Parts: sequence; structure tokens; C-alpha cells
Amino acid sequence: MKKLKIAIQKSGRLHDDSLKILKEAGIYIDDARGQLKTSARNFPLEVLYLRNADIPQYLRDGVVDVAIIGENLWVEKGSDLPIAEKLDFSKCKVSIAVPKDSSYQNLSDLNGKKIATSYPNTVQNYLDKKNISAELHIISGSVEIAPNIGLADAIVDIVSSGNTLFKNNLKEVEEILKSEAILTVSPKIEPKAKQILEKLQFRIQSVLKARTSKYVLLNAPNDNIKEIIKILPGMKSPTLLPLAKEGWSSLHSVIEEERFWEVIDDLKAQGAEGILICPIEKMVL
Ligand SMILES: Nc1ncnc2c1ncn2[C@@H]1O[C@H](COP(=O)(O)OP(=O)(O)OP(=O)(O)O)[C@@H](O)[C@H]1O
Ligand SMILES: O=P(O)(O)OC[C@H]1O[C@H](OP(=O)(O)OP(=O)(O)O)[C@H](O)[C@@H]1O
Ligand SMILES: [Mg+2]
Repeated sequence: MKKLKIAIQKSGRLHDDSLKILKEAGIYIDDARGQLKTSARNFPLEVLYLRNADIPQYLRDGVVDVAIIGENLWVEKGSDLPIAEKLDFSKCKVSIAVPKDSSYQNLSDLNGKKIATSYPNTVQNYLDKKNISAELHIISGSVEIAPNIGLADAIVDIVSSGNTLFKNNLKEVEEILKSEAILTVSPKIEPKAKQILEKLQFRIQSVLKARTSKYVLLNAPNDNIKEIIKILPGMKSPTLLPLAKEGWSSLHSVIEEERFWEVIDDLKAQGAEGILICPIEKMVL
């Protein structure tokens, strides 16, 4: 049977969460250490565990059909490849940082300076757009140490919590891009594999939608139900069930979690009581 070949980072930041999202999509994959190729037990999917930086070329060559990579890597060396899904994990930024005590005012201060980075294309394109000319030092890791050892005046690297910058006495001065994990596709994908990809995407979308939505149950006086329904639009319309208590109903609906916290006071003002907010495992629309 035809299988969809997916590349997942062998080890590192994206590995665990990539397998997790597939698992939540009902796809079970053995994560045996040292094994570089494996198949899903219950979905036509073959997994190749690869080094992150090699993945764009594997996609281009059609060695794999799809891959989970960081958007920052896509910008750096994969922007010719189509993006099928944004996956809402491994969120980070790629930013310029300088020593904490630097007198940096704006980008033009970087003219003629040395910048250390693992993302030379991203940095060069950014500097070109802003008409800045700087010297790039390409290093593959521990970039944040460069200014402290006199290798560079500034760095461009991934920033998430900001801890690494802080520990190395650096401060973020410009954000070049925002990144999250993405599902990206080979231009050589064949129609049979594409059909499997569509099924995979459908499952992933159900997982992502469910993650941000909540099932809400509440009790409300019948007189205020119309108002409450306006506040809680639900998927189509909310479910309404009579309560044993005369003049009261139980209302069930689905709402984006963020939106729920915005409307909670309005719901209470309309007399809503006994509000329960429950997680949703999958959401098929
Ligand atoms: N601190 C972080 N917070 C959130 N996401 C991050 C962080 N660091 C890296 N990422 C994301 O995870 C991806 C993989 O990063 P990681 O450091 O694990 O691998 P790598 O060193 O780029 O690659 P490899 O070792 O596989 O060649 C990055 O491209 C980025 O999208
Ligand atoms: O803002 P923070 O939360 O501190 O995260 C940023 C750090 O995380 C990444 O490194 P990672 O831990 O992946 O180590 P690596 O350099 O070995 O890839 C990145 O290269 C930064 O150094
Ligand atoms: Mg890293």
C-alpha cells in the first residue's frame, strides 16, 4: 500500500511535539531510539527521523513527501516549498540582539559591524531590505556567546523565553520574524500521497481546533436565554435542555477559550450559574 513519507526532526526541539500532534491525530508511531525510519501502526505513514537543516533539500528532491519543520528554517532555506499547515507549537522569534550595555539606537548602528548567526540568508535578506551593510559570521550553535568572546558585535538567533539572551548579557533589539512549527510539502508529491496528506491534514485540523475550543455548560433562567445565546454563538446553535428547576434551562455550547474569558462577565450578568468548561478531544467541522 502507498504510504505518505513524513520527515520529523531526529532529536531536538521539534521531535516530541511533532510525534505528539500525530498521536493526538490518532496516529501511533514507535519512537525507538536509534531507529531512523519507522511506520505508523494504524495510518499509511512512513516516518523518517532527520536532521532539521537537511529536511528542505529532502523535500525538494522528493525523498520525503511532507515534513514538520520550524517556519524559521523554511524562511532560511525552504521558502520555495508550499506550507500545508501551521501547527501552533514551537513558537519563537528570530531576533537581533546586542550586548546589554550597548548604545544601540537603531539598525543603522549595525553598518560595518559583525553579526554572528546560524541563519545567514534570513539576516542578509533583512539587512538588504533595510539597506544595512554588515559582516556575517556563520556559526552553527551557541550563537549567544559570540559577543562575549569578541567574535561579533551583534547576533541573530532564536528567542523564546529570552533566558539565553539574559544569561549571556544580551538584549533583543529587533525582531526579524515570528516562527512556529509548520507542515511543509514536497513539490514532487504524487497524487496517491497527496490523498493521504489530505486525510492527515483533516485530522490535524480537528486536533488544532479542539485545542483552542472549550465545551461550555451552564444553567440560566429561561427569561435570559435569548441574550445568553447571543453571547455564546456555538458551532451552529447551542443545545438547550430544561432543568428540573422550574423556569431554568441548561445550555451547552462550544466556544474559543480566549473568547470565553472575554464573555464570562456578560454571562454572569445575565444570571448564568454553574458554569462548566470542559476540554474537547477532537473537533470535526
Ligand atoms: N527556544 C525555542 N523555543 C521554541 N522553539 C524553538 C526554540 N529553539 C528552537 N526552536 C524551534 O525548533 C526548531 C529546531 O530547533 P533545534 O535547536 O532543536 O534544532 P536545530 O539545532 O536547528 O537542528 P538539528 O540539530 O536537527 O540540525 C527551530 O528551527 C525552531 O523552529
Ligand atoms: O529564549 P530562550 O527560551 O532561552 O530560547 C532560545 C534558545 O533556544 C535555542 O537553543 P536550544 O536550547 O535549542 O539549544 P541549541 O543551541 O543547542 O540548539 C536557541 O538557539 C536559543 O539559544
Ligand atoms: Mg536550537
